[in-house]
Amino acid sequence: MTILDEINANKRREVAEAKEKISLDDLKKSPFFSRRTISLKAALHKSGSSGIIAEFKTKSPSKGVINENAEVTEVTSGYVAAGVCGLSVLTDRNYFGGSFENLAKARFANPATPILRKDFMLDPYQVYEAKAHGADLILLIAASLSKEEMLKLTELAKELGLEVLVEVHTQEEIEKLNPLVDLVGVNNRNLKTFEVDVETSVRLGKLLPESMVRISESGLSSVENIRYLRKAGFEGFLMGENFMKTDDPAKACAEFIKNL
Ligand SMILES: O=P(O)(O)OC[C@@H](O)[C@@H](O)c1c[nH]c2ccccc12
Repeated sequence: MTILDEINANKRREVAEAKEKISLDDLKKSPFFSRRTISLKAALHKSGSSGIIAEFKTKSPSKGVINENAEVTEVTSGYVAAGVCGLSVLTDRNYFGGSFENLAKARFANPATPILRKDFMLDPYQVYEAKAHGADLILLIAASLSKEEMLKLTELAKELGLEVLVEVHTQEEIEKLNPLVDLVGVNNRNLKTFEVDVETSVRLGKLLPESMVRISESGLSSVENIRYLRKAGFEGFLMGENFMKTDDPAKACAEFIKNL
């Protein structure tokens, strides 16, 4: 059993419990549910955009505790002041130390910035949850879903006004994409072995449909990484640990963007 299998099994249990506690109708009553969402795709296409999507992540299975003291409102609003195009907020608690509270806090603090609900999405209920807690887009991990499941979740997300970022790590996973998908993220980290290789983006980037916005995810730590990936056709760069591991993630992000 890989870590991804373990996380997904745990997620299925969590979702079953959540459904017992909060009905779909209750989720739809959230004030966020009628909110107009903000497009990450449009933010990335704006002229002069930094392309940086900064993540709030306090721990991970690959790195353990990354930052115990970071406060979500302070860090995410600092990221936005630094010039990021979008935010990614982990909502998985067990493995990544995330929460819906964090997502909602990031939402309140940053009303004009697209926010990704970063979690392991397996069930349509979670798409409603994302909308109800203030997200603008969701992540679908191709390794965890069949092509049919991915299409169903994508259709639902689009119906709710959410954008969809599909994460791929292998050539076979690219086959699971469908034309409704807005953005494709190539994860440089193998979620099964935790190995990181930026060349994964370059290699798979060449095989992605032209219509989809390309994002390179994970293990990015230098301005050279970003320049190199831009040349390879990437417009978005999802960065977590490089900022979160410092005492002042927002400051680290501001310095990084200044040097781009
Ligand atoms: O902290 P990093 O190496 O900059 O990576 C950020 C992001 O790409 C990573 O957290 C991530 C990519 N795909 C995921 C899926 C689930 C949880 C987390 C992730």
